[in-house]
Amino acid sequence: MKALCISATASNQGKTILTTALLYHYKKSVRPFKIGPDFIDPLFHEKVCDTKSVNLDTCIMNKNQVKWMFNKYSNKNISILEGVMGFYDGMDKGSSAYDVSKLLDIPTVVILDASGSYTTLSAIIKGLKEYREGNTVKAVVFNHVSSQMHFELIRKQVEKDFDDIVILGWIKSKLDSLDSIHLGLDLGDNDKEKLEEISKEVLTNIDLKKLENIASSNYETNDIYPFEKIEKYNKHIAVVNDDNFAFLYHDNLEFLNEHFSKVTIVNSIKDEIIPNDCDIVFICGGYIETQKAYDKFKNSNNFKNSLVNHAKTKAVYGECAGLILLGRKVDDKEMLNLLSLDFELTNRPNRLGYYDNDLGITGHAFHYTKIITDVKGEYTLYKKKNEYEIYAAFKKEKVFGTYLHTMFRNNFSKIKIYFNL
Ligand SMILES: NC(=O)CC[C@H](N)C(=O)O
Repeated sequence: MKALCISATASNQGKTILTTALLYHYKKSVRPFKIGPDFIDPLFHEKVCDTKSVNLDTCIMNKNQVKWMFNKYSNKNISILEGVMGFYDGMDKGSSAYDVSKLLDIPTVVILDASGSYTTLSAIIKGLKEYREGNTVKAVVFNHVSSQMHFELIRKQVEKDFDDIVILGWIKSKLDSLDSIHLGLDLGDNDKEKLEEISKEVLTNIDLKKLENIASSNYETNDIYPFEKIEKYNKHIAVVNDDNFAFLYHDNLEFLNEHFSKVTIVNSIKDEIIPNDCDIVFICGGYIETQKAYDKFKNSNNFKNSLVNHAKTKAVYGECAGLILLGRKVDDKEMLNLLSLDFELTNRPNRLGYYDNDLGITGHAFHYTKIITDVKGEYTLYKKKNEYEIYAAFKKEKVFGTYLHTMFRNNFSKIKIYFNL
């Protein structure tokens, strides 16, 4: 199985540009993965190579479960895992690129910012290789290299210092193709054409044969399903998922498809309705509180009415932006008033990272809004028990919402109450 992990010494060293170029180059023959719980990078991966990206998170899932996830989804010629922050960052939670690549025995390519440096790059590589034994650092790509001569200087030094590091190549310091584009989720169809140009330019001096030769994965799997077996529900579930409600772990959707008799995706921006025969609605996280997101959806009256109607007798579960939608309002923007909650958008994250809730679930929270209504909720979220007891989940009859993003497959027996099951 061919697999590679792309990592760095920190954020903003060129991981995204290298990953993007590779994903575009391999297109339909690559499976992208993201280490950690982040939603944004996987959405971007999908835009680039038209294949769903899968999160691998060793804080939220145990080791056997993460191996299973990798095994299930690495069904393309090559798998590319994008790390998070620097290679060892997240080790305290057991969820760094180091942890995940080691667990799956996948070689790591480290991208190093080479601007104004050459010998020191060897020192950095030595540090990365020696900090923890049994790490997966196997190859390097140098970013922001000023010229072929600069690269030769670096190459000579690194070859002299290491006989077990593969130098895959370099990326020049000012990429013409990147001039007029911001690589982000707002990538439009025209910008997408630019990906071709970017990919070519980034990969000009990278040896893809060498890269393919080192790509591998050699961990031991067994056939035992490492999750609790969950019954199949003879129920129809609607998933509200579109450019606003975009935060959906790919495996969560797969899980629903496996365990419910029918799954319908509902696009609120296109004003699609919740089907009449639907039993449960799940509203994904994302954005609804910004003017741009709100404007896309504010005239979706058929959608809104159908959801309000559904909620009179049947179950609704909203996650984060889904929770906000269920509330009364966020700032002056009217929501559906299915839960008596008002929200305020602030200019810094109110929660970011891993949290546990009172049901014993470890999940991920990432939100800029906060609740300004003083009400008692269902569960609190905390980094450490008793430290920060603020309610983050709310319920009224069969309508439930929470700020916590959860992976379903390893938690379903606990969270099925969210779905009123
Ligand atoms: N994680 C999310 O769904 C984010 C919700 C919303 N955009 C907020 O910041 O509060």
